[in-house]
Amino acid sequence: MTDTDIFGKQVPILIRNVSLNGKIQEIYLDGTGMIGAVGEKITDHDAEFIIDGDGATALPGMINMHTHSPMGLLRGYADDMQLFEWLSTKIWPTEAHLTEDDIYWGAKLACLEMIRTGTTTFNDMYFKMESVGRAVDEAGIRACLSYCMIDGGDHAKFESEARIMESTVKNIRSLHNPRVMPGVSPHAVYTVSEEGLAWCAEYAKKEQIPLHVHLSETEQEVADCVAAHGMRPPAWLDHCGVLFEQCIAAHCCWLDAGDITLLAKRGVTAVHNPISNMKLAGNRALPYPEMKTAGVNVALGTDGASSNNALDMFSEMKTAAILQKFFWNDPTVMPAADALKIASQNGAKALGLNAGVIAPGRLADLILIGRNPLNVPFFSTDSNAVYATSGLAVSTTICDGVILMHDGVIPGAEEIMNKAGDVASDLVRRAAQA
Ligand SMILES: CSC[C@H]1O[C@@H](n2cnc3c(O)ncnc32)[C@H](O)[C@@H]1O
Ligand SMILES: [Zn+2]
Repeated sequence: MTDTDIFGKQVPILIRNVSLNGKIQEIYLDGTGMIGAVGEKITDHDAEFIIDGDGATALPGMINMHTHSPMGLLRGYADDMQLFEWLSTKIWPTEAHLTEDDIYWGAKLACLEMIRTGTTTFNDMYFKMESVGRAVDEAGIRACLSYCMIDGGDHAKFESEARIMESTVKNIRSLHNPRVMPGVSPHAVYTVSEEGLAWCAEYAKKEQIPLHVHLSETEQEVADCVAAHGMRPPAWLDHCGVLFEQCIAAHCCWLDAGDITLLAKRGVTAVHNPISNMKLAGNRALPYPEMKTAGVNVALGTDGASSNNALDMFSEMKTAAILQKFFWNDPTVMPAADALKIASQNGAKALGLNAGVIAPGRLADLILIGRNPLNVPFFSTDSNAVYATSGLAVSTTICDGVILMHDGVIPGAEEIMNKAGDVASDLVRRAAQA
């Protein structure tokens, strides 16, 4: 095979001379999307392509557990604002002009950025998700895609949103691509009615698919929920049936001890989004030490690229680890190994994926970090990955046993960047004229 032949094909691959957990190893991908073997010397293989890692570090692909992929079109469009003002004066009026084509190119850009920075799976919540599904299908990455229900307490709106949710799940399934999975997303307790929340919970359970929701992102959200329902947001979601094992709750900043006990009891996954929370000045970090002690599955996400403003899980890991230390005034909180685990294994667990670890029998979703100054000296894989490395140091990204990026090259990248830039400018121009 020549170098250009390696992209986009699920064939047996042998990766030689990579550092895995501090040891030089070989990794064999069996050509069916799985890791076939890991060892010092693999002789029994039928590899059609051999990658010489040249001492690169192998890591599981990052799993971004909370994002809104098309929002990259609004990267840098509105910054330095309070969450509600940002949403109501800038984001929502512009989103009202989004077309299916805009969303497709926004998602293409997000997939490109994630592949470039070492993410192989993402959990997404937005609108017109069939367009996102098409982009994910083409990009070769893995994703759980949910239509975001917002009914504002209006029954007629709830009915129409529920029908869109059902058709989105059906349409995503009709792609017949196991990499592209459907989910369900009621936006938050302050934008979705009791009937909307209860319907989403029942529907997700019936379809056995994940439910993805924003939870306790701001102090205001908690105060408003208590005023409206006499309960804090987790108790209100529980009252509506939303807290169950496939529930993935993003942010989880303003939680008290009772909230944490409830999330642990229900088996909910909580997603830490430290950069978005700090940028929007939420004034609280997800209470990681208490959640870890309580046994809550904590995962990691970037949120959308308009509030982050990137989808780089390496930046997110470093920020998560140092924010937790700073916030709790304790440098032992969230060691590097924990940061890597919440960015990989814990997300895989929440989505029911056999991924997040490089071992035989696991999905062949992995990345290589090529030799670069940030990786020298090499005392600790975890430390270098979390505290020193940037996503742009990722040299090779493999998802489902298919090479999506090699030596920093992603076929078609230039066209996607050009087109997404044009689409974003046109969107903002249309919104300004309205
Ligand atoms: C999430 S898609 C639906 C809706 O949510 C908006 N949104 C983006 N970021 C956030 C955030 O941090 N909290 C709450 N809502 C958010 C997005 O613009 C879409 O309109
Ligand atoms: Zn969000």
